[in-house]
Amino acid sequence: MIVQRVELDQFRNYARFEGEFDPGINVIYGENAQGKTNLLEAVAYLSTASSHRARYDRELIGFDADHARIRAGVFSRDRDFQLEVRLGRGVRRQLYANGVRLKSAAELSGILNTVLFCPEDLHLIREGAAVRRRFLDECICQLRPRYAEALAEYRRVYEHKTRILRDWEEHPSLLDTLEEFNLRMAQTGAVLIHYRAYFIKRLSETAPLIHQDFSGGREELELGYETVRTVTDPLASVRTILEQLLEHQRTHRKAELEARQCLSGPHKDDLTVQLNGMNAKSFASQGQTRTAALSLKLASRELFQRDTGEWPVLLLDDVLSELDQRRQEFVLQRINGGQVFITCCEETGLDTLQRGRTFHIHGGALVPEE
Ligand SMILES: Nc1ncnc2c1ncn2[C@@H]1O[C@H](COP(=O)(O)OP(=O)(O)OP(=O)(O)O)[C@@H](O)[C@H]1O
Repeated sequence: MIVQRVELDQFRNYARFEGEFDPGINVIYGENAQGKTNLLEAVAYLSTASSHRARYDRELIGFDADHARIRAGVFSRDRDFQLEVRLGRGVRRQLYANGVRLKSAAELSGILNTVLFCPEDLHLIREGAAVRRRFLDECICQLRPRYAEALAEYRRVYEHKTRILRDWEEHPSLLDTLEEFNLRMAQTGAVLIHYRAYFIKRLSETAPLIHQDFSGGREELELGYETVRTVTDPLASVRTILEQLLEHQRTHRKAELEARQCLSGPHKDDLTVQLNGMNAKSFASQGQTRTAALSLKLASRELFQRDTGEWPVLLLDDVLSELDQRRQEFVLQRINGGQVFITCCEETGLDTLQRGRTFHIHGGALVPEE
């Protein structure tokens, strides 16, 4: 997958931008607050129709504008695509591929996939399980449509069951449907656990090797899967997992009614991360945390490439800061497959990059090369 060209109109601090990109490495450099991250955000938006840092689309529109537009020429799955995103204040965003309006964001990710690494990704190691679950869900959804369906269904059923448990005392008749929701939750939950277990198994075969290279063999990364306690082997068949989930529901029925909360199911799952045998969340340094998070992201990109034959576009925002010289060099050497956009404040120090183009950004505009 290659983003060949990007045009921005009134997107964040870009009044107008046009850039032709290299199929290899693109270095976006400039001082702080000039628009480097904004450019990566625009590229990422073309694949997910969402931003990693904006809560509302309107934040992406230039302060003085009513509309913003992102356009791009993309080469993917042996074809050329023209992608377009139109954003407007007070109106629904519109997505287009080759001039045809798309119904959903999922259609975009069928054309362009990106893996973004940004400073906020330290949360992947440091924060609670929800962040790691989101990472797993995003990765697996891109690879397995059946998983995306099961996840959507699980979330629907979970919400219904939560409402039943919250309101059953005031409306006891709600309990009549509880068993049905329990069964559907266990059925879809078993599918989620099965897929997550396989993905984590593959991630465990890939990410530790990357991390080991990163740290010059000094650090050992270990990943694990924590799910519902009664599930003895998450790699077992969906049928076996289903029985074990139903068993967990049975033993927690009274507690759920008392707590008025959903206590049983994979919505509490976690991907555990250990460094040299210790919980990374509590003990890893800033640099180690960054290295571990980056190893997870790079591993997910490699798995995507192995499954689909296509490299997702890699967007590395401010990845080099806080890494020592050796780790920096490792990152720059490791990113040798597919297209990469990497932001940094200085052009110097990137001599290891043999191929590609550099773009100097200043005040939301491309500084022309001399
Ligand atoms: N909707 C918007 N309209 C206009 N300008 C915006 C908008 N949103 C953000 N900006 C401006 O964009 C600039 C930030 O750009 P960006 O985050 O891309 O910086 P950066 O070059 O990545 O900087 P750093 O090196 O500090 O990470 C800020 O000056 C901010 O005020």
